[in-house]
Amino acid sequence: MIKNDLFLKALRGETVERPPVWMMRQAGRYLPDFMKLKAKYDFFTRCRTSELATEITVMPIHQVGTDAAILFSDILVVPQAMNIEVQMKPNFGPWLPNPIRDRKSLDQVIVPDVYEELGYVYEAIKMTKKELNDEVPLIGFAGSPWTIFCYCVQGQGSKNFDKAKEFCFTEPQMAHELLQKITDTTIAYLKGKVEAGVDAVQVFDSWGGMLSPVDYQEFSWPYIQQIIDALKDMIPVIAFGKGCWFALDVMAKSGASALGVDWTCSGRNARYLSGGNITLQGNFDPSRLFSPPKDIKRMVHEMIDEFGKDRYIVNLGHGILPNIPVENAKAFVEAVKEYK
Ligand SMILES: Cc1c2[nH]c(c1CCC(=O)O)Cc1[nH]c(c(CCC(=O)O)c1C)Cc1[nH]c(c(CCC(=O)O)c1C)Cc1[nH]c(c(C)c1CCC(=O)O)C2
Repeated sequence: MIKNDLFLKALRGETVERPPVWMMRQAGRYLPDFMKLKAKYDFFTRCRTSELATEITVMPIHQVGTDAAILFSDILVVPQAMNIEVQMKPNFGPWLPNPIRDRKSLDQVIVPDVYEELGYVYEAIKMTKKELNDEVPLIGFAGSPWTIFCYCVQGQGSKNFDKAKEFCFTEPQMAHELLQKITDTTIAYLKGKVEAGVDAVQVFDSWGGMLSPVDYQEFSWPYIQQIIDALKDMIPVIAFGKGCWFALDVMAKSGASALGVDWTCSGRNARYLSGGNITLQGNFDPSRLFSPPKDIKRMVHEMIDEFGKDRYIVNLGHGILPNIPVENAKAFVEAVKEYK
């Protein structure tokens, strides 16, 4: 049994003495000890070496005190396993030299044997679970099919993912074929993570908000729903959609245990749109961690007051930024622990 089970209680909707707290992208980025490992090993080496992934995963538990760990890895290991080349270029980000934009490249995309291609992730989970020693739960994750599709078609990060959207609107059948391959792989991948020992999974739809509410229901949501359907009886599922407040009503009926929201939607509005019963997670503006610690603490208490302490998981509205002072990240977590 897990000693600190606040996070799991909140996912089950149980009453808690205070809400749990973790931060998206808490493993890595802003921690000085992570920077040392980053200087020594390239990105996919850090992902593929169980010892390194484990060390990075547990860092924020010991150094910042979050109530849950999230495995150090990346959403882009999935397309990599699907026979799509993915590089991580320093100071640039993801780079996919052969983006999927026609029938020929689409036919080369495979639905892999996840145990063969992604076994290193499962090894890292097993090692991390041992290292965590049941202190806090471990979260596994995947990108949403739409968010993975964005990188596969665009070939790199983007402000608007225009090429990904162009492919959807000019070649909808091929787009859906690719989305389905990603979905099938992701379901198998996450089932493997559950078998390896994660305690919850989060689907990151980081670029769902690039779509109009109508297009979201065609190109993103149905695939997330397939993932939830396949996993919800095995493990709690958190669906995070950045900029997807417009879909909270549909998401609340999906069987997900919790919904992640970003800072552009107030806690009050998120409660209203999601019907008031489902656990919500979020939504501190990551840039607000630049504020002095005393302001962070006040704003965190106001945020908890607005969401309510139950059925709530304190988090940021998106990933922590790389240049946040560790002291400020600590203040964020401490504020939650001090909440009365
Ligand atoms: C869109 C997305 C990606 N990756 C991820 C998302 C969804 C969440 C979000 O929207 O932030 C998710 C992710 N990526 C990473 C994690 C591990 C856990 C954690 O950091 O808490 C998680 C959960 C490590 C990483 N993934 C990446 C790094 C930085 C590269 C490095 O360390 O060398 C890390 C620690 C690289 C990456 N990976 C990705 C980008 C755009 C980049 C470059 C920009 C950046 O630095 O974040 C794709």
